[in-house]
Amino acid sequence: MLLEEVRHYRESGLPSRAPNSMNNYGLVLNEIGLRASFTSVLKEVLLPIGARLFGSDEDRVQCVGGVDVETEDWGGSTLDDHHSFIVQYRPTDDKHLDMHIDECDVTFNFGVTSHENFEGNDLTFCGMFDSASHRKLHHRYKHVRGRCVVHSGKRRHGAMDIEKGERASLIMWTKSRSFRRTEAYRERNRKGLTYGEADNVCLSYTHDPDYKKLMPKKFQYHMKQEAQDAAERSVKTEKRWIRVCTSEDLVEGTSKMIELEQENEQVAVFRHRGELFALDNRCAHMGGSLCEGEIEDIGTTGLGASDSKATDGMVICPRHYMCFNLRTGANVEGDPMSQKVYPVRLSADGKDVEVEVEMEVVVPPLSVPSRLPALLQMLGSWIFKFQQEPKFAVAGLGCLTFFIVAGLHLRSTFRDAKTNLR
Ligand SMILES: O=C(O)CCC(=O)C(=O)O
Ligand code: FES
Ligand SMILES: [Fe+2]
Repeated sequence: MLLEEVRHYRESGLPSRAPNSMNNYGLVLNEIGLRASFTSVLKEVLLPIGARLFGSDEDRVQCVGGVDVETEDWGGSTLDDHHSFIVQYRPTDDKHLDMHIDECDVTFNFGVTSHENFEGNDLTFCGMFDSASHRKLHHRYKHVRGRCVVHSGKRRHGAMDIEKGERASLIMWTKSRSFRRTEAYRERNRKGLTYGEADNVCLSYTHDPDYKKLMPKKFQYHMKQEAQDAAERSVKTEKRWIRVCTSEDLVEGTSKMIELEQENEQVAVFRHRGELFALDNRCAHMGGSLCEGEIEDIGTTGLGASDSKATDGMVICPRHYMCFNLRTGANVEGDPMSQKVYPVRLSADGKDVEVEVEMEVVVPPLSVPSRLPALLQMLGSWIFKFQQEPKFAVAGLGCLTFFIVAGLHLRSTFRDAKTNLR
């Protein structure tokens, strides 16, 4: 019924937003008039479950069905807000979901398609975001219709490629507003990720700065198949200036972003006090998108951090509010997590903003058409030499005749061999 409703809404042509920053082919149920219904579901049905699994020490169970439960308090006793949406996957649309943590405290994930309707697309769970095992495989799960997976939003997870068919899930990201105001919560969120050991399945191409270093090249994910094919053919990189936007579009105090699919990079450009700056768009903390952050003067806030000036600009990550110096990429509060800085300039005609990035260079396969200009040039120089030096020409013609005769001979031998084989 829910999927029917989603289909009707789509067919109506009314506006819809992507349910999260990584899944485009889904629908936010809160925005199609279903918020109140899901608020009742949260209060009446899910809250007691949230309390047992991720609630306060008094509410939390120690064991479910004879199995020890080692969960922590993530505000499950006071869940009072939700973002509810449908995610859908098909081999031709959103194929998978990159590793991530959710923008919530407790996630309820209901399977709504029968497992016979799709292949692949397992949910993969890794460690808790603030633990050393953050990028180690914890559990794999195949969705079952009518079953709900309840997990802390702060556990790294993702969905593998779907091979066949179609899968949909109803996701409820739930939050506790009172829990989020506690100092303990803020402190936990300030801790950055540990980029320690990693299992390949737990690596994220959008959130891990060391993704390209750790993931073998042939397994690196590329957002488009053409980019994947090109990456397999590319053998080297070179620095190139690329256009991000027009200078006119980058007004004072704003930012624009460019995504380099083949390189798996995102670069954000900023204009502050008339000057241009460029940083890695993905926050070193947990991958927040810096081009959506506010830009301010550092003022006296960050003067403790090395090499900061009061007039330098900083961008405030919209996720957990870490601030980065636009000029140096340094964390304004002195934290070692910093952002990569890119060279940035206006194009020669002053119309465009350009950044310098290390691009993968595609080496075309050696084919006769691509070598034709070089062959013609060689032939040209032979003819020239023929006019200049008849002796060379005689030797050259001798060689040419030899190659032609040898070639014809080889061809006929090859044809004879083929005939004998038949
Ligand atoms: O594909 C799924 O079931 C997981 C979706 C998910 O993790 C999310 O939307 O945050
Ligand atoms: S993602 Fe946490 S501060 Fe940026
Ligand atoms: Fe998620």
